[in-house]
Amino acid sequence: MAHLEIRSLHKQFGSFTALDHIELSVERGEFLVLLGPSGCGKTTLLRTIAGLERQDRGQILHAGRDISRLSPAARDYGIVFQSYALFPNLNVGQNVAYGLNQRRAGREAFQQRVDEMLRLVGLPGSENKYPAQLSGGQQQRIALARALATQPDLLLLDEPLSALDAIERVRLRSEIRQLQQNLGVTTLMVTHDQEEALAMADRIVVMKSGRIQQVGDPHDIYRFPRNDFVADFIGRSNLIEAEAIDPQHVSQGPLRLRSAAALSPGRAYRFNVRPEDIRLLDTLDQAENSFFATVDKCEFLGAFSLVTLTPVGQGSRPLLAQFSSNYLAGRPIHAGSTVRVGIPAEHLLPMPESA
Ligand SMILES: Nc1ncnc2c1ncn2[C@@H]1O[C@H](COP(=O)(O)OP(=O)(O)OP(=O)(O)O)[C@@H](O)[C@H]1O
Repeated sequence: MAHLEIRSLHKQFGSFTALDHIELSVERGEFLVLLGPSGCGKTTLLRTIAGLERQDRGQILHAGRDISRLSPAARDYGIVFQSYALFPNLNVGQNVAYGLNQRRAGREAFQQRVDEMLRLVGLPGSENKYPAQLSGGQQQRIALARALATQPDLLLLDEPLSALDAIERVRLRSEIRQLQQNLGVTTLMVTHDQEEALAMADRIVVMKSGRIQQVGDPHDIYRFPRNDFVADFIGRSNLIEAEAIDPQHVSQGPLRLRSAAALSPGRAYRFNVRPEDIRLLDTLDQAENSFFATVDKCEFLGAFSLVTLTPVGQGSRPLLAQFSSNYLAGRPIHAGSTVRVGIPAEHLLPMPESA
């Protein structure tokens, strides 16, 4: 049995369905990220696991124990919220020690544990400071230390980075991931930030309208999205709808492209082509699946440019391509240029829900 098992979990707020029969298994030591747009139910799922919301139906099993009806205090987890949620009137040491029982632990062991936790989050010696004297990132490190101080079996993180500035967010996300791996603590994190999910997760759970759309490791979710929603939500994507004209080729407007998949002639398929899958070619390059296109827009973003281009010919739809700046250096392109581009057949695979 998985370390944490969610069985057919259902939650209504009045007539609104926040969780629609969620099934999920989390392995021991895994870092699982719940990802989805605002209102998709990811926070409700985390709070239900914490016992801060009560499900209408379904079961939650943690380490083989049915915790579905237990109070939050009777469950074995530490939690970090988006807003730092430290006690402003307690100093850092007291905040970290909040969940520890001093009498049971003994004064020395108690102090040792606080010191250890502060070292762990990179803020040794800060126990006498007050939350107001700390930056947002430091406060989140203290919140993390407090959540981990009791050595919980499960760590729940509810958008822990979203209140931080961009640089601090990137720094803290790798620190959290490192810490989680060192401790081996099973972790569930909620975020709406796809980059954060890709960078941190062992597996990502993509949610929409209270339902799980896809579960997979970051690579699979990005490369092989199951449906349009996942393709669109994770990264940028071109959703190409095209009809198979023979078992290997599809047509869409002026394009006739070979797919590496086996197709049924006459059927319509949907393909997810990532902008970086579109290759910029030399004008005379006759590579398979290559065609001319007009550049509609070229947006320089530093390391790469995002280029909107429309294949030359009737009935064509614009495509979004991404070209690295190094590659573009010798080939200046701008709105109005005609370029030759190609889509390798191995990047033209039908999405499972359209196959
Ligand atoms: N206590 C509540 N009473 C009524 N509706 C609620 C309650 N809590 C959440 N909801 C509704 O349930 C839906 C899911 O909320 P939830 O907080 O889980 O979404 P989310 O995916 O975490 O999004 P966000 O990032 O915006 O918090 C939302 O439409 C929200 O308005």
